[in-house]
Amino acid sequence: MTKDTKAAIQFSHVNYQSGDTKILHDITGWFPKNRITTLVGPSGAGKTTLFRLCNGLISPDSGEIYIDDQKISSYNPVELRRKVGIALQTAVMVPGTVRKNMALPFELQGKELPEETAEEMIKLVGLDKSYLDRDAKDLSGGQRQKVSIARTLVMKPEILLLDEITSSLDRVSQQEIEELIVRINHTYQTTIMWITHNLKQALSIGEYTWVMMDGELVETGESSLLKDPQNKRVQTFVKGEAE
Ligand SMILES: Nc1ncnc2c1ncn2[C@@H]1O[C@H](COP(=O)(O)OP(=O)(O)OP(=O)(O)O)[C@@H](O)[C@H]1O
Repeated sequence: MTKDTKAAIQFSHVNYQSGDTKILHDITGWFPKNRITTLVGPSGAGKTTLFRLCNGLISPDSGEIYIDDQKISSYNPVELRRKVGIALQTAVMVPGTVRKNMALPFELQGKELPEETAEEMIKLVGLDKSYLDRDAKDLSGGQRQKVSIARTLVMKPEILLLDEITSSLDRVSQQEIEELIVRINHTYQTTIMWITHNLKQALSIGEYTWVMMDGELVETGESSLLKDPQNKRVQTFVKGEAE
């Protein structure tokens, strides 16, 4: 990262607990603007919880989160959700057409999805515009994930959070989604934060990486760190994943 790289999201001594369970401990770190950063770490490390903090679904118990140098608590929730989009492993669709599903973020604000936005986004994710009239229940897993990404993109988020979006897909669909995310990053300079359990994917797609374990950020930097981690726990994790 050069010294001119700006932070899209910055964490400063963030702690989060649910009841008596401490989930995130003293997280300090940042996600570079306009770049792809992957988050890796064992199950239960706190990665999804970190995402929920980033789009305001939950708030830290202490510490600060800044989005574009502005405290997250000072954003209006609607503005925050527009700026920070999220796509999940299970792409949930409501009954009806692809167009209806893609219109949901607009509908929630009492607005209509402009047809040109629907067409732009469905094409961007690699599907023909005739897909807009298809029934969402007839889509394959890979197509459903593409529509879910297109639905997030209709709000033109500056930051896109992706939580294990390829883990239930076959190899071909996985590769298509990887190419799509790189294309989105190049086309709109969208800042991407991508949780993956696939270290190969983290190395090949992400420029930067966060490694989380037991609610802590244990190592961060250029993704090549995964080839030669400094931290002993990360070394053990990477070795275990490679076997
Ligand atoms: N609302 C909650 N109440 C209690 N514990 C919770 C809550 N949410 C998450 N946790 C716990 O916090 C820890 C971190 O969960 P989180 O889902 O953030 O991890 P993760 O790194 O995303 O895991 P995975 O890779 O399995 O999705 C887990 O031990 C989980 O059981």
